[in-house]
Amino acid sequence: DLPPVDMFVTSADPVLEPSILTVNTVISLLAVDYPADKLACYVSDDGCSPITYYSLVEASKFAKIWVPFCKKYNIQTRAPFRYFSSELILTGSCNSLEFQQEYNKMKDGYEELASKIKDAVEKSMEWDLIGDFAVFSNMERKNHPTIIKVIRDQNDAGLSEALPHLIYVSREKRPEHPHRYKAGAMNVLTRVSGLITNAPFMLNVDCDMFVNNPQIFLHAMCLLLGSNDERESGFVQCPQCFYDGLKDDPFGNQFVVEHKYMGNGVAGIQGPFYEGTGCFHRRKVIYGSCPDDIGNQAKRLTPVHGGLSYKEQLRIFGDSKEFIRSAAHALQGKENISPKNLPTLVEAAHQVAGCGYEYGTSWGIEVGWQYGSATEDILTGLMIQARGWRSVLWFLVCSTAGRALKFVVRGIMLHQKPRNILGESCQNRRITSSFPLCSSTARECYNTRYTFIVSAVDKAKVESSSDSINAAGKT
Ligand SMILES: O=c1ccn([C@@H]2O[C@H](COP(=O)(O)OP(=O)(O)O[C@H]3O[C@H](CO)[C@@H](O)[C@H](O)[C@H]3O)[C@@H](O)[C@H]2O)c(=O)[nH]1
Ligand SMILES: [Mn+2]
Repeated sequence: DLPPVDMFVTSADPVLEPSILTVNTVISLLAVDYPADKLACYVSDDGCSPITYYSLVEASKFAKIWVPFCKKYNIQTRAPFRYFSSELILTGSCNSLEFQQEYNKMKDGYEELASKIKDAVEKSMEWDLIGDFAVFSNMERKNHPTIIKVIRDQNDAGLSEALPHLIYVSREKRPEHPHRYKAGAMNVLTRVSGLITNAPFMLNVDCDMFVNNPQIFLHAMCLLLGSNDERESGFVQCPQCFYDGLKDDPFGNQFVVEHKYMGNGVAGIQGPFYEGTGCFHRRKVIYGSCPDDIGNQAKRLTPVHGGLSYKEQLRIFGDSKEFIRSAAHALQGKENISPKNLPTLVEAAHQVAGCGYEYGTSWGIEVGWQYGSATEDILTGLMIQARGWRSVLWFLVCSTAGRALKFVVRGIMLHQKPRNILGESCQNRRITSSFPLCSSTARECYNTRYTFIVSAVDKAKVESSSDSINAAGKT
């Protein structure tokens, strides 16, 4: 019996991150090979944009035909814009008249979706905010109350059109309150989903990424559940990779050094870094728990351990009785996915998405995604590893037959600059050594790994210079 998974898509700007990309990300997640009644997709919109909301409503309609099509014909690329960008190859079950008719229907459906979104974007100045969209009228992006909208409630769906829950969340923003960028958005999604579906596992995907392997959730569950000791897999990180790159990747956009040298090496020192997008987390780990067998040591590493008083729970997790109850459930590793009374839960979710909710609590400091750095992922990952968890890199993982499996999440190379691993690591090191919230154990953990990276990068440099010498010799 597969466990529930809550999926988080973060978006912040409908112009820099066009809605058509965000809906492709969401559609690829709704269509994964996993029981739909075990999945819920939460989309965070820091742009507070009616266009993003509208695009998701329309995408959810398209998903009703797209998801069954993908599953029936075992389509591998489930982000429609990528699927339709390559030529149709008619083989196997796809070589029938029936398939071709359905394919054409899907193509028309996707084109209609794309043109509706395009029209909405172009007409955005005279957007008529009535009915379902009325909540967006007079909203300022940086000054507005929380908006939560259930686009699709799994409980309403007939079996034949089983699709995951789809929930839109634009957290409260006020100019006088820091919003903490992605880390703040992730903490809100964690609490909102905790109240509504409370799945024991959570996946985050940036809004410009898509799942390119529909089996990834099954793979992740093998890694998360497959060992007798769950401390072996505190989280499972899939590396990013980019399509349509330049030949031979001259700017290093495919992160070959990071993954081949650093990734595989650091995997031997407690596992890979947490890199943000494409990572499966355990909810209870994000809530601050240590591995079970760590015993009394846990009290030194985290405020979250068995036997917390109610008062302590309120101090750590904030003043929502409903959330405290759901967090206790999650910390005991219990499952939950079928929300009983969605409207009441959504009501409670408004409180935990408020911008004043975290004051005086441990969010961003000892639990949840860590604040204080632009790279919240590194700090959050170190905190988890400092508490004794290992992590798993899901990259070229060898099956028992020794075959290499494929990457998982691909991104669009829109705003990515060429990166320098060592430079980035130095930046991370500076952040961890000066960052007051980073525990000394996390710092030690980082230093060991940093030393490794420096030597790995040196090795990669030597190899690549000898490669170019070889290449030069041949030409
Ligand atoms: O106020 C904000 C700012 C950003 N985001 C979202 O956060 C994600 C990442 O932000 P982006 O500006 O795209 O940063 P990148 O450098 O591309 O992201 C990489 O680096 C981040 C920080 O290290 C990781 O969290 C990401 O997963 C990883 O892809 C995107 O989905 C954004 O929409 C928000 O939700 N709210
Ligand atoms: Mn990005």
